[in-house]
Amino acid sequence: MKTLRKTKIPGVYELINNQFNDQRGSFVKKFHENDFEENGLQSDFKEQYFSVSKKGVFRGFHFQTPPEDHVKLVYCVQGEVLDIVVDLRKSSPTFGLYVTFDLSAEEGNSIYIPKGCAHGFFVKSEQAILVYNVTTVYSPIHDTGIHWSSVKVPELNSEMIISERDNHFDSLENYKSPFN
Ligand SMILES: Cc1cn([C@H]2C[C@H](O)[C@@H](COP(=O)(O)OP(=O)(O)O[C@H]3O[C@@H](C)C(=O)[C@@H](O)[C@H]3O)O2)c(=O)[nH]c1=O
Repeated sequence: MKTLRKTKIPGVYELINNQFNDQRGSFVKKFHENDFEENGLQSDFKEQYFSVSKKGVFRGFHFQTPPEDHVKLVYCVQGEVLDIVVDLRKSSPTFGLYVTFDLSAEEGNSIYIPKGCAHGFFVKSEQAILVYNVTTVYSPIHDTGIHWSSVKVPELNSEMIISERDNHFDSLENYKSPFN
């Protein structure tokens, strides 16, 4: 990892990776266990998955509740998204606040999201592929979210392509956060 950038939300980091370009294309390493441990980041990932989304899609804001809550490492291997993390930890100085990132394959950056934060993204390119690494496996009964419109991100609007489930989440104000 080249740089670990702090954000205004404690525990949320933007990771900048070395990217090697040559006549064939490029090479980027996204995870190195010792590097994560030396920087105090959790590295015990249990599952990895990716999604492919069209321009104008919004997915989120998602998280898993305790005891199946997890750390998430997210990066884009095709296209460009506006990535958003919302702090749901009641005792955090940034409870209820969000941070945004331009996450792209070209930039080669990654976002480290601690337990207790919700995650979502809006697709800006024709197509975007997002890869996730998580420290607990998928648990449908703990997998939930908050409604996109309750997090006042100016770039989000009702024209977005969004799932039925995402459109029926509680608002941030009404959601009783289980995170401390
Ligand atoms: C997340 C997940 C979904 N699924 C299933 C459930 C459903 O039928 C289908 C699509 O699920 P979703 O609509 O939740 O997919 P998606 O909206 O892409 O969910 C993702 O959103 C972003 C914002 C995140 O942060 C991710 O952690 C994840 O929650 O895949 C799994 O089988 N395993 C999984 O780990």
